[in-house]
Amino acid sequence: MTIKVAVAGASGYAGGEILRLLCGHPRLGSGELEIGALTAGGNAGTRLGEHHRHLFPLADRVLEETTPEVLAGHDVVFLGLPHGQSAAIADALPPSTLIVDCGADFRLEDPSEWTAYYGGDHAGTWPYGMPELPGNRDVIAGASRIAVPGCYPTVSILTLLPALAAGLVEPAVTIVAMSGTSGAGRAPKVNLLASEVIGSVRAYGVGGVHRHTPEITQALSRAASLPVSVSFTPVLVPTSRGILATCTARTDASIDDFRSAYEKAYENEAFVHLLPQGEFPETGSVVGTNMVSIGLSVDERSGTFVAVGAVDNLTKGTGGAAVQSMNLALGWGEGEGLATVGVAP
Ligand SMILES: NC(=O)C1=CN([C@@H]2O[C@H](COP(=O)(O)OP(=O)(O)OC[C@H]3O[C@@H](n4cnc5c(N)ncnc54)[C@H](OP(=O)(O)O)[C@@H]3O)[C@@H](O)[C@H]2O)C=CC1
Ligand SMILES: CC(=O)N[C@@H](CCC(=O)OP(=O)(O)O)C(=O)O
Repeated sequence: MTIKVAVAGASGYAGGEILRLLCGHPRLGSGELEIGALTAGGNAGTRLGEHHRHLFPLADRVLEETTPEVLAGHDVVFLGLPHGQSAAIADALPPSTLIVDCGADFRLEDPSEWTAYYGGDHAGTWPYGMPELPGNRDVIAGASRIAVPGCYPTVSILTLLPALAAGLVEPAVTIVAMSGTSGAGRAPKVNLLASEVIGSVRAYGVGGVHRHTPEITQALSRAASLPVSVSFTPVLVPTSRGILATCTARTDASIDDFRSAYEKAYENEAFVHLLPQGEFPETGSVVGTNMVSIGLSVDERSGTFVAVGAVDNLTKGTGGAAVQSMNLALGWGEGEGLATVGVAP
């Protein structure tokens, strides 16, 4: 059987990353996967190659309008659209279509949190596309609707999860995460011009107002089985891909306690790499991979647990998690088409 896949928002960064990964997917080569409709908004009617010059095999594909009619007839539909656009499309497609949404619309469980951070009505809640969360792999495997996590939540949750699940830190965490500009999408914005970004680093969404705060809180509170308070500060840095998150919490546990909790939690996780003691990650090592790389420390003088995580926001932070979730939901090998080896220097 051939699985036919459509990508809505194919001219954007998330859609482009999904296509990059699908082009290298082994099921494409074996004929079990076919890339069908590629859609966009204002760029409908143009060639994909105008937008993603690295997607050579698909360069001459013409982008279509993003409508339920164009997306109908596919087994899998990836949505790489701005927030708020997914529900109308999902409602118009049959329940049997596997929809993998890179937007935030279906990530949150609490409607009041949605309204507080995004405004408007909550569309609903879909299975969260992070297989590494305890028990979540089976949920994704049986799903036909999947909400891909946000990029900052991906690295923040996986960097802190074992510490909270094992009760090794107080349930109050601080995350300061630096992101490259691709995290903000491809649409032109003055604050993302090279002249505004190069040679400068700036915090934004300061003071608990960033919309990823409730998403991180939701996952970490579930892991800890009690409410966790999250202070999250994003920082924009002059690079394209990658997020480096420094996560801290009060502790009286030892580094050995943390290492055994993290080793146990992640011993079978192909996409989480725990660095040896004394080593800390960098974004350069994860670019293009589906990996989250984590380093651990305990600052004994201040009683602080310090964990540093790195992720490629477009791969494990979006497109990679989307493909990983698709693989699981289709019963394919979870890691098919996903790199665990980066590009360096
Ligand atoms: N960038 C990242 O690191 C991450 C992104 N995401 C999420 O993925 C989604 C896409 O983000 P990203 O790729 O960065 O954004 P981009 O701005 O790069 O791409 C947006 C895509 O949506 C299309 N689009 C915009 N408006 C409409 C519309 N009204 N109707 C149909 N299509 C439309 C655009 O088409 P056109 O070119 O024609 O305008 C483009 O293909 C968002 O929900 C984002 O939050 C999630 C995690 C990380
Ligand atoms: C650098 C930058 O601007 N990053 C984006 C996060 C992108 C992402 O993961 O988010 P969603 O899928 O939730 O939109 C931001 O802070 O809004």
